Amino acid sequence: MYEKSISESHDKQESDQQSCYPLDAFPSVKTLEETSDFPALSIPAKKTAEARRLLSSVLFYRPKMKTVLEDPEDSRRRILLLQKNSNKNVFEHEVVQSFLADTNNDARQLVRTVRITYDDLDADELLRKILPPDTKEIPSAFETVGSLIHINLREELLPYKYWIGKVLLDKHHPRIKTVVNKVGTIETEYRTFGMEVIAGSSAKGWSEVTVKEENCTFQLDFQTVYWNSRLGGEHRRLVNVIRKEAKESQRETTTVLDLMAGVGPFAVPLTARSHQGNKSKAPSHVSIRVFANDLNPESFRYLQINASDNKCENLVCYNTDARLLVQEIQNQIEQVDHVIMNLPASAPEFLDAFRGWKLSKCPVVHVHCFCPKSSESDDHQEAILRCEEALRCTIQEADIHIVRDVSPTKNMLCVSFHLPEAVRTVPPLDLPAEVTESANKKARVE
Ligand SMILES: C[S@@+](CC[C@H](N)C(=O)[O-])C[C@H]1O[C@@H](n2cnc3c(N)ncnc32)[C@H](O)[C@@H]1O
Repeated sequence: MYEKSISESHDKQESDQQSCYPLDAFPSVKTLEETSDFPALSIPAKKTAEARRLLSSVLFYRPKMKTVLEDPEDSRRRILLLQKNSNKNVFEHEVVQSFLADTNNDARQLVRTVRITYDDLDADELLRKILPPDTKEIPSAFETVGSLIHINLREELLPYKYWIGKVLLDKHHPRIKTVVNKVGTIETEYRTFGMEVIAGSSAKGWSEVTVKEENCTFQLDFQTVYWNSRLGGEHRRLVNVIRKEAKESQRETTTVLDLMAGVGPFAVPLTARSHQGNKSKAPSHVSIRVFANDLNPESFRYLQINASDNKCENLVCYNTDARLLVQEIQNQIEQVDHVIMNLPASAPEFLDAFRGWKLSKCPVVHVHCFCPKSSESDDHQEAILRCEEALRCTIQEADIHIVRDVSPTKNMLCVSFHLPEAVRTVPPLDLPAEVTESANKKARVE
């Protein structure tokens, strides 16, 4: 019956690429069950613990399923299920042979039929059963954002999107409440993207989630602001680089400018009260203040909420254009020690705002950008050249950190360097009127 429904489905797919198989056509859970014969040993019940220990390398194991069963023929005995290996008879395995010899033939070899139900199968196994047999990549890899699973289905799998959503939701419930699929390829200025709910709750507020990172909690709306759980390692790394430098510098206060701060994954941990007293990370005498900015009004709103929820001290939030803030901040404060620019598609070009830098100290700038893998052999010169072109001067020395492998041809990098002194003499950028006139809201979080 299942075979039939799947082959009918494939015919249907050919006739109408746009159609999706509805949930009520999902194969019945009975058809997805497996019944399989497993090698097993019947042993005296009192030897169970010892047998489990000695045979651990060959025992059948599947989460939620029992490895040791009652023996229906003798209540004083137990049945131990063993791994099924089509190439090798497990009874001939040396640990089984040695166990059999030690028990003076008190253990009996047998075969036990086991039913593996929908509940026992994992998402990958179920997807292999419901998707066409020639599916190249089973979509069991996904990203989670709080209570959401986010996937990016390839075109040929779109007809099965509700089925895939159901499996992922069933297997990750109750932690996961909604499964979304990315729609379209266009990313906005605020780095958000279209998405559709393919399983679970789509009630009002479904995309408002809470995520944890670096002992801080972040509230965000995944539909209106940028968040990428894969950047957790980079957030931690750079926060620690800045904390370490702040500690070693012996400065009373270290000032950080986070120009494209999103909802605060760098700015919040750097200033959260919970981190200020944490001796292993930032001893209390190290004071860090952050000026964090994002152009997206929604990111700005969540940045303030997160600053308040995490009891951030010395965090000032802005909602303006990054270039404008670079120019204006020089009239507001005396020193900047670090600048974070995480907008990988275009952050290097934003360095033009530093031309004519006026403050007494030149900060360390951490610029995130994409770079072709082909540029790895010349030490990522392409990324450095982009920074130099925007600054209109040479960078003496840069540290390159590969953040992640974005695609077969592209890496995401963090290029860190001291803003060159020579940039002071480069004529400053004239910002277009629409940028300077843009709303420049500012809120201080006490
Ligand atoms: C890739 S996200 C990074 C956010 C955050 N730093 C993180 O690691 O999650 C880039 C952010 O830059 C913001 N952005 C885009 N253009 C901007 C501009 N001209 N000025 C300031 N922020 C901008 C977007 O709204 C987005 O939140």
